[in-house]
Amino acid sequence: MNQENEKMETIKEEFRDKLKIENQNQNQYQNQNQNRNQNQNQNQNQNQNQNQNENENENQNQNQIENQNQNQNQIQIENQNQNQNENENENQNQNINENQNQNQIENQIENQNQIQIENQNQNQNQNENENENQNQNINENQNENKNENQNEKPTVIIIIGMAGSGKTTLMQRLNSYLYQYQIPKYIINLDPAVNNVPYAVNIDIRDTINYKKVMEQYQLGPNGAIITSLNLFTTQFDQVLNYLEKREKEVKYILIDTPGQIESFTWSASGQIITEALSSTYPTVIAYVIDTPRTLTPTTFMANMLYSCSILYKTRLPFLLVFNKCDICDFRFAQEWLTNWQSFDDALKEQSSYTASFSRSMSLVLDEFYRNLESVGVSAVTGKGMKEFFQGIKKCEKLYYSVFKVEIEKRRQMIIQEKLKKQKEMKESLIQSMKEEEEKDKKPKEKSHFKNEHEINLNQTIKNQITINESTKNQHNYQYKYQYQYQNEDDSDEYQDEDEDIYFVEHQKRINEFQNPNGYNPYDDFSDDDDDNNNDFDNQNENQNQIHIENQIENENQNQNENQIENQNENENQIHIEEDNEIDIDNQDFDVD
Ligand SMILES: Nc1nc2c(ncn2[C@@H]2O[C@H](COP(=O)(O)OP(=O)(O)OP(=O)(O)O)[C@@H](O)[C@H]2O)c(=O)[nH]1
Repeated sequence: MNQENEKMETIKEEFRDKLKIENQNQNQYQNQNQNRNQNQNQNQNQNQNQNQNENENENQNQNQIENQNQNQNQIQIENQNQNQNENENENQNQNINENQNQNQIENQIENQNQIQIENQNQNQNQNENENENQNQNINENQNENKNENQNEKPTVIIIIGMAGSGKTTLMQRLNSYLYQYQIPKYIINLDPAVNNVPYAVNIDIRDTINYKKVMEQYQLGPNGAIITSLNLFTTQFDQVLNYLEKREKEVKYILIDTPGQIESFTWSASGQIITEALSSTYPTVIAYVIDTPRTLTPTTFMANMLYSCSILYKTRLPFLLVFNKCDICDFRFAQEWLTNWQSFDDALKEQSSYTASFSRSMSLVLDEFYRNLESVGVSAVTGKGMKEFFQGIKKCEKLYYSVFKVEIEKRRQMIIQEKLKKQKEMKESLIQSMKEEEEKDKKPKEKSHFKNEHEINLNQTIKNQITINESTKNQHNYQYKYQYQYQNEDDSDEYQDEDEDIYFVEHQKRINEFQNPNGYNPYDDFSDDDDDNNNDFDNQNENQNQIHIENQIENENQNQNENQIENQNENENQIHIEEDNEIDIDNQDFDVD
């Protein structure tokens, strides 16, 4: 029993234990479950919470979104409204603006129209004023141009220089330089002996005078032929002046090339007549060309200066020293010598010849002369210094107007007064002789030894012939005397006195010859008894003779006029030939740098 009990007990205990364990497990399980549940709950709660939160959040979000949306919508709406408003406003504004614009445009158009009308009126007025002003300006310009044209005549550049100094080459260079800058020019060649002229010439002495024929015809050497050719050309120089006068408004420079034999131009009467005729009408400048490489020594330099000095005093015109061939050597040494006597003297010290001491003395005298001369260095071959050349010419031109023109005018006035004085003297002497003749006529008439009318008429014809010859000779004498006086202006006083004496002695001799032909006085033969008988007859004859004389003089004058007209026509024909020979320079090719 015990055992059973014990067994029972043990079973019970076991059972109990089991129960316990089971309970425990159950508890554990319960706990676990509880925990689980708790956890679940927690989780659930959490989830719930989460959900709740989520929901809340969602809600919140939703709300937020909603709110946002609402807000957005509101904003949108507001914006829309605003926009609408704005649009409306804008539209309104636009409308207003449009209206305003329309109004403005209308106003503007109106204003514009008004302004246009006003402007048109103003323009019309302005145009009228402008036209008036323009007319005034044109008139003023025309007047100014007239004045300018009166003042601004073409400048004559006479190129002078020793043989081989480069005058012709320089002329060619000047010609092409002026052509390059479209400056109109007129070119005259006065060298009759030149073979080839390498530039286009307007007037060429060779077209009028054949230098070789002059040599043959007058049996002259080259220099004499050049001088004679120039003299022959000068007799027609008034025609050259006529051509220049025609072209003076369109031409800026007149370039003149001269013969290489410098003295044939500068010291001949024709050279002087040409330069004086040109300088009394146009501003004239002498461009004296110097061969620079041949002037390197002080003595040759001084020789050149002496020459230029003599030309200056002969022509009495503005002077430009042109140191040519500067491509071979610089010309500054010459400028230094020109302006600084000391440097020239230093150069002379290196030479000890007689010419050196002569040059020193001359430099002391001439220093004053050439110190103020304009000088330029050029190269006719390369074209160097052309701008400076024309600048120098401009300065000389100013000098001509300010100094030389006054002198020329004075000299011209003196010559005119001299001529008038001579004419007056001639007139007075003629009046005097006429008075003497009249007084002689008033005296009782002496009988003519001629027996009949025919003889008296014949006598009177001879008398008339002599008188006509006398007057023609006197005219020639006067012309010759005038020409000679013109050519020898400086020593004219001496000549005039001499000539006047010769002239009056000749005149007296002829009167005596007439009064007493062959030493026989025809009036001596008549006695006083025949006076009464012959007086009426003499008077009648005298009247008839006077008419006869007058007719003869008229015929003589007519013949003279006819001759003059023929000569004029001949000259005109010659000039026409020259005009035809004028070359259209603008169409030519030039050597342009
Ligand atoms: N190197 C150089 N040679 C020159 C220059 N100018 C002229 N010659 C030369 O000098 C020589 C004489 O020139 P021309 O122009 O005939 O001199 P010209 O003074 O007219 O001579 P004539 O009519 O005989 O008096 C020619 O061989 C020219 O080529 C120059 O600027 N430079």
